[in-house]
Amino acid sequence: MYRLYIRRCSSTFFHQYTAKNEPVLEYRRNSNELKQVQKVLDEYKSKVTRVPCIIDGKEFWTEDIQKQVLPFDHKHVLAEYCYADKSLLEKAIERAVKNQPKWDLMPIEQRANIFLKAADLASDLKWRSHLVATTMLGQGKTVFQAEIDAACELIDFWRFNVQHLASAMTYQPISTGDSDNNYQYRGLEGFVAAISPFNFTAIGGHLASAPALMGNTVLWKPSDTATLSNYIVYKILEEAGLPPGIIQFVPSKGVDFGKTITQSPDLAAITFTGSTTTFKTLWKWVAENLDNYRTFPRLIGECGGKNFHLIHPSADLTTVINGTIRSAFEYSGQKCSACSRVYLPRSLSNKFYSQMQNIIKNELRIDTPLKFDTFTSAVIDRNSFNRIRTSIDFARTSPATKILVGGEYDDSVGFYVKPTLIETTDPKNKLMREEIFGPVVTIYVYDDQKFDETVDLVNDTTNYALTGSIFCQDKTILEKTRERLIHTAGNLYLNDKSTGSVVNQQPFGGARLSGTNDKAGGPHYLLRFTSPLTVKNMKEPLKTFKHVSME
Ligand SMILES: NC(=O)c1ccc[n+]([C@@H]2O[C@H](COP(=O)([O-])OP(=O)(O)OC[C@H]3O[C@@H](n4cnc5c(N)ncnc54)[C@H](O)[C@@H]3O)[C@@H](O)[C@H]2O)c1
Ligand SMILES: N[C@@H](CCC=O)C(=O)O
Repeated sequence: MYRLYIRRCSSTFFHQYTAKNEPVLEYRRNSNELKQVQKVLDEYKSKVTRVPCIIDGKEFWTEDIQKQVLPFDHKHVLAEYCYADKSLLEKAIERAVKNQPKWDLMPIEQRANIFLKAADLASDLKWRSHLVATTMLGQGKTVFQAEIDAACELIDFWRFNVQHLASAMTYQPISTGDSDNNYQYRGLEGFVAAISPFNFTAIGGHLASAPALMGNTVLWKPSDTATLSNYIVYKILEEAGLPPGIIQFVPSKGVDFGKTITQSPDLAAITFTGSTTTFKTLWKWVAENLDNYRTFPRLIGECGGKNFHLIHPSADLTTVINGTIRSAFEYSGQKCSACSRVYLPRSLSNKFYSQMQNIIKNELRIDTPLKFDTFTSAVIDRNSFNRIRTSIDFARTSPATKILVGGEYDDSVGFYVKPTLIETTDPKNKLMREEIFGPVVTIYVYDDQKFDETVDLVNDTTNYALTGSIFCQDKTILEKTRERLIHTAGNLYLNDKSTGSVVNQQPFGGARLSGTNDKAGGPHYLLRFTSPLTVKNMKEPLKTFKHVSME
């Protein structure tokens, strides 16, 4: 182990490091991974875990105690945590700013090694089962959804970021006979605020750790409803050797955190993933404080979507049906990339409707994720449940919309919403424009000969541009449509569903109001968290001020 560590810290190992995507475990009956997860699930279910704020490696508690419950059984308290108040947040900022220069001076190879070690720890069943179990319980994911998120995607982020950094460092400017020129990646002066959403444990871990890898210190505000799984991520980083005070783990009320960080002169960057509305609020608060900063804070935001499936009459219907079921309803439509508007040619509509209705009514088990044949479970919390319910009620009463299947909801035990298909006769209906973030899909049926106009509709209907899919077997039309939809998505899929991006296979992020499109998991993301220094070092003394033309 020690020898491996030395090898990893070496410059050669770092510069030649090539990551591989973490294999997805299958959790078949009687498999080791399933037994282990079951054991850990039982442990967490039988207790209330206490999650502190952590600043400089020390635990802090305030009197503002919050509870994280199971979304599928909301009377069951999973964890207790406290909100950091303004003074605790200011302490976290002050310490982070003090810690940054020393951390930035640590050789990059050593910093990278900590994240590679964290990836190895997360890959091992011991920690992996905690990541998966707390994501299942706290965020209501099935075991498969928890595995691809909290284990595989997190591990991939940690490993591929190291590879991307090593590859970025291969660039050096040209040195000449007169001067040696050098290009160096520095962290940002001040601190970085990482604000993460509830729906992906991996995103939380990534938002906090990518800036840290680049020599920054970070205040990490997890989402209330992902506190426990995010705390596990923090514990893994701690065990991997992340020194105290590099990531300050500070659960807090969104508005308190947002106000406090944007009012600090030391704010160097915000890395945010969540709704477009919250990101706009943060951007405005930064603008209000612009005269108070030591630097221009970088604003990195990955936001909402209104993701489309555009189906051409030549599409393979089986692919369309399976892809739409998975994209729209896996994790109850709570992936930012989930399909929520469908453009369907009239010639395919009868078959599409009957097959979708049959699957939704007879084949999708909507239940606790602790039963392993559950397809999807409850939505995350009461706010979300109410928002989705409002959209369904709108569809029920509006003259331009009709519920085809689903539309039932029940919050008596958990926040359950049945997968719902809605048809609209108005392609610009608000259900085709606004993000709902639940298991609700709205369909607009177009006349087959109006495919061209429909492509314009896909482009013009909403300002979101996160993901989208074109299903079409005619290669010429597929290519032409893809060109016409170039700005409608940051991630465009051809004959595939709009979800399921994999780190470094489909670097992820949206355009337009879906975010700043810095592509998490891709080679350029890390560059948002560095302020490079160019050094020119003269080899010879400067003997005269005169240019040769003056002689
Ligand atoms: N584009 C992407 O990569 C991506 C990935 C995941 C989720 N999302 C989007 O995230 C949203 C769902 O996540 P959510 O419900 O957690 O989003 P959200 O905007 O409600 O919350 C995100 C985070 O911001 C915090 N927050 C809320 N108000 C704040 C404020 N005023 N100041 C500072 N922080 C504040 C929340 O507590 C949470 O930690 C959806 O819109 C989804 O599309 C996008
Ligand atoms: N990487 C995810 C999207 C993350 C947003 O929630 C996917 O493509 O399914």
